[in-house]
Amino acid sequence: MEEIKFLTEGKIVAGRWKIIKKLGEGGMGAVFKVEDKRRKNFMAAMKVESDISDGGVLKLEVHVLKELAPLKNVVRLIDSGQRDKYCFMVMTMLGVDLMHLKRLAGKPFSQSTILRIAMATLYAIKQIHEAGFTHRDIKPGNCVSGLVGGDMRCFYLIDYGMVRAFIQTDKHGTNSLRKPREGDQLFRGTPRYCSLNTHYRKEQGRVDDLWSWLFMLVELHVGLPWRRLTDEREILKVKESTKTEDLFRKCPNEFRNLYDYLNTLKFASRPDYFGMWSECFAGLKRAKGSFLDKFEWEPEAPPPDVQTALSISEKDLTEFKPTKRTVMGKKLYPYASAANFKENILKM
Ligand SMILES: Nc1ncnc2c1ncn2[C@@H]1O[C@H](COP(=O)(O)OP(=O)(O)OP(=O)(O)O)[C@@H](O)[C@H]1O
Repeated sequence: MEEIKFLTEGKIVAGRWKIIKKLGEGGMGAVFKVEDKRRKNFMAAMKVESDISDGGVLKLEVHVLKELAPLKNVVRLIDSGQRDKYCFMVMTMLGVDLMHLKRLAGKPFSQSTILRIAMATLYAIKQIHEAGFTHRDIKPGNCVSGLVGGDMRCFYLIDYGMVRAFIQTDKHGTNSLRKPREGDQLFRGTPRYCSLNTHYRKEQGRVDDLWSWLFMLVELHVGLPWRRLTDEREILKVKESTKTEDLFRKCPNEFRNLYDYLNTLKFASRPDYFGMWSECFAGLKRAKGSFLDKFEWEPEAPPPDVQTALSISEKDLTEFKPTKRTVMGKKLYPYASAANFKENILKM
């Protein structure tokens, strides 16, 4: 990756965004905390890509954020543009990713914590699927908490550099599912978290994001058996040979049910997000957990005003419209019925 040296503290981008500090660096550029000169104390995150010779990946990220815009609880695109030497996009400033929160906690996550993380991140994944994209790189480092108040307990997906649309729209505006490409695909994702299908170089669908989600949860809770390996082929060998009961040892029983459910899904299947959410919620109740429990990384339980913001409302649940038959077998929320953005199309 080419280091971005020309953007230093205090520099103004596009006459508006003042660089405060570098937040992180990734494979394709860097992310900075910036301040809006037009709005006092308004901070945002600016992702910059210096390699713009072949169009770059940032263009794709901008496109995805535009498509996500009508949806709730997603990263907002605030500005984007191109300069001589780089492209940039400005988005909602977020907090801390799950890998850092795990380190901050300094002790294992309780069942209450991991099940609430499961529900929050499932929601974030559902939102990108709702917009018609598979993310293809679900991992703790790409699940980031909000910045302030109750939002610090919400999780957002970042890094849309590897997404792929699974929906296509014809000239009459009719949407349909894109056919999975045949033959070997380029590897996209992170070996530790990716599905077996991804190792086998098959086209990834929504189900593959959910496999990464489940592996991520196991890693955060008890650790994956292949966590110390780095070579993709070695990881695959251990992934293939690990017994299910070993993978989920000391995990909530519900994870095993989610595993069995994911095994029934094909590329074209619309996952039963509501059923999976309900499964996690049933686990939270079984573990006598609550949405108000303190997370291990929090110094103390959040104040009552923040707690109110945390409890999931009926309105939130309607986002998880169940399919006709709840495949996970439980209909805990019969009132989840509101029609949703692109919902009908994505049901296929
Ligand atoms: N909206 C945001 N708010 C706060 N921090 C962010 C935001 N977006 C990204 N970051 C920080 O910048 C880092 C790099 O971001 P991102 O993963 O999008 O870049 P990338 O170049 O694609 O990285 P990678 O190669 O690691 O996948 C993140 O790990 C995170 O710490």
